[in-house]
Amino acid sequence: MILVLVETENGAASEISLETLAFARSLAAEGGGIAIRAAVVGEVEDRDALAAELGAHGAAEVHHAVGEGFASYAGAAWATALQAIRESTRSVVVTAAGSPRGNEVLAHLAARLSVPMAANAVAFHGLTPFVVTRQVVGGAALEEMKLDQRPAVFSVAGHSWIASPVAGASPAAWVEVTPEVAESDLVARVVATGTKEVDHSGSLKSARVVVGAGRGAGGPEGFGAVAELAELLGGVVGVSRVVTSLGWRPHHEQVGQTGSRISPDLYVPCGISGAIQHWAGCASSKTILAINTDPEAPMMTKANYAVVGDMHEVLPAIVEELKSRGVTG
Ligand SMILES: Cc1cc2nc3c(=O)[nH]c(=O)nc-3n(C[C@H](O)[C@H](O)[C@H](O)COP(=O)(O)OP(=O)(O)OC[C@H]3O[C@@H](n4cnc5c(N)ncnc54)[C@H](O)[C@@H]3O)c2cc1C
Repeated sequence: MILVLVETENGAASEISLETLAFARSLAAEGGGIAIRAAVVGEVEDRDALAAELGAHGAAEVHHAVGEGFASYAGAAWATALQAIRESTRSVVVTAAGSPRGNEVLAHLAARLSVPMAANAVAFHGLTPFVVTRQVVGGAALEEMKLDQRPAVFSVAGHSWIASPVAGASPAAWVEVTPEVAESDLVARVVATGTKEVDHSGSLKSARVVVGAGRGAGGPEGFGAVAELAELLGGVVGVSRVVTSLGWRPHHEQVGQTGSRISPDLYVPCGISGAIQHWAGCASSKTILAINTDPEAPMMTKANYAVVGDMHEVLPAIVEELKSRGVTG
């Protein structure tokens, strides 16, 4: 049995939890059709809708932990719930999205079971031995990790798999469980939530398209076509540290070692040299299309596609071409 911890957002499963179910389905198929169970902790707004959604993404059952101990998020309490569900389902694999919560809960679980935990897996290779490839150094490097104890505990890096529902699948069966939560599990818990200061970098970290610009933009007025292309492609703007240090753009748009780590489907760095500190934040991009006047810039040599040219000419041309093809954003 494969157990997937599912996080919810506004009543529905989070996108990265559905991506984790896609990873689990591939693993289940490799094992000859191992059954998948989903674990959900705390309040659920619409049980039927969630059961249908998780059924479509491969879960045969949803085990829902309810009780006072789950009124607000507490990593240790969620681990208690996951441990109880794992025991009742006799799961040999326990996984979750590589989100802050997913990684925290799995780390608690692995420590309690005295098994290793692999954070941010992007692939697996065979079942015996069971080896996962995972992102390390903030996504700048990959390492292989053998998980030869059971349960195998690992999280799945965001956007490394594509969530794909199966048409006509049955809703998952709903199983309610009431695990006991110790006081000690609630010592570190969420006691209040608010929107006093919004973390704008969230959209950059999860964006599927990022159009980036560096010193080559030439100044704060050099971002018009950058922002326009980002909007047309349904993406966001990301910048180098030079840009934020010079005050051309806000810090929450910075990509890199001291900014956000991104893993979009498409990254378009324009006038960015590709210094190692910037690369550390964008190396997980699936496709990179670099635009730079210098063909030898590190970003140009590492990119999948490179356009040698002035970004102030190339970007407006791309924008015009997209508009002429009816792309409106
Ligand atoms: C501890 C530490 C942490 C750091 N953290 C980060 C970080 O998080 N993120 C980050 O980005 N950097 C970071 N840096 C800075 C990093 O080392 C580089 O200095 C920075 O990334 C360079 O920014 P850039 O590519 O915009 O500028 P440059 O290196 O100056 O490159 C500008 C590029 O634009 C090209 N260009 C110029 N004009 C045009 C034009 N008209 N059209 C097209 N191309 C043009 C040039 O050929 C060049 O390749 C960090 C540095 C340190 C020491």
